[in-house]
Amino acid sequence: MLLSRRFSCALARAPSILRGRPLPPRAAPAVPSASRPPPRRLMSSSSSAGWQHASRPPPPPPPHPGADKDQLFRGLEAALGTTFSSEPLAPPPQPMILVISGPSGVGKDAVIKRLQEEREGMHFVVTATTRAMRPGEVDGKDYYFITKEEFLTMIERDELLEYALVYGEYKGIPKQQAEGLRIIIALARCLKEWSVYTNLKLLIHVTFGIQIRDYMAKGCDIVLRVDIQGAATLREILGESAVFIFLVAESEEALVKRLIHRKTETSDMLLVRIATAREEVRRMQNFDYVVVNAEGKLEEAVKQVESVIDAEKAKIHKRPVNI
Ligand SMILES: Nc1ncnc2c1ncn2[C@@H]1O[C@H](COP(=O)(O)OP(=O)(O)OP(=O)(O)O)[C@@H](O)[C@H]1O
Repeated sequence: MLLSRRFSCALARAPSILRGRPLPPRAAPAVPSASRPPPRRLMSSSSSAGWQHASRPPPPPPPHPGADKDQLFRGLEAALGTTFSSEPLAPPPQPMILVISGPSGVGKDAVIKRLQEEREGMHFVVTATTRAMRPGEVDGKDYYFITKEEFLTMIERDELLEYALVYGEYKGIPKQQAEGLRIIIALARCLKEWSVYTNLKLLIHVTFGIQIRDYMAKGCDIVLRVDIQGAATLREILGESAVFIFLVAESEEALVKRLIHRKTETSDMLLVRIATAREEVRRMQNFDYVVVNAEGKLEEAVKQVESVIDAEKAKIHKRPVNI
């Protein structure tokens, strides 16, 4: 009732609202072209004849497409008294350190392999392991496959950034991924200099840091693949310098099926891994991101990891890298 009253009031006011406004252009009547008179062109003439018919002058050359935009652009520059810079407004993306971790069998290697294929400009730090090589793996690329004796020697020489005994096999990140470290150790041993020995640990950390920084200076992102224990150690070493991703299956059931399907563990080994995985999932809180690697959806998991990388790179307040 109220609405209809308002509507009729608006209608009543309409003529006075429109009064004084220019009329909208009227559509040409639909006259057949044959019966329509030729168009008349009215021209202002300086002659006393006033308005008269005139022969059509040659049309002006069409303006260069975008000429008016160029003109406007230059006009704006002139008005501001400065030229517009073509320098990028956003700071260049900063290389980052990414730690990918998660329970056994969740798909860390599978995700990293796809990342290696997909994304350029990443340096994958190679982990040393005492476990047997799996089909398709390449020594020195996927892992450094070494014996337990060799691994124990590396521990003794403090040549590992972090290491852990995972399900009876050692895994760790060798610091000597570059020759510089070997030279420092050799030098320290030759000199038999106590102060060098005492500072060796620090030196090794520094050298590893130099290697990482070298790669980062070249614009490479660093990717480290570690188990949950390793991730805890790396958090202590790297703090907020690195981004920590926890890879998880969509459910415990899916994880178990995946491990069974891999056929690389005995049933006893499977039991230990599953029990450990239950504990490990509780440590998710120490990570920055969680990525679900669901059954048959490896590509989605890789995309999510890439999204994390892209989001971190788009951060305005970048992580300070202290390594
Ligand atoms: N999204 C997925 N869907 C189905 N199978 C997958 C998926 N991701 C990985 N897998 C498979 O699951 C198994 C375990 O994956 P992978 O070896 O990469 O796990 P991992 O976390 O590296 O294990 P570990 O820590 O024991 O080395 C492999 O056979 C792999 O091909």
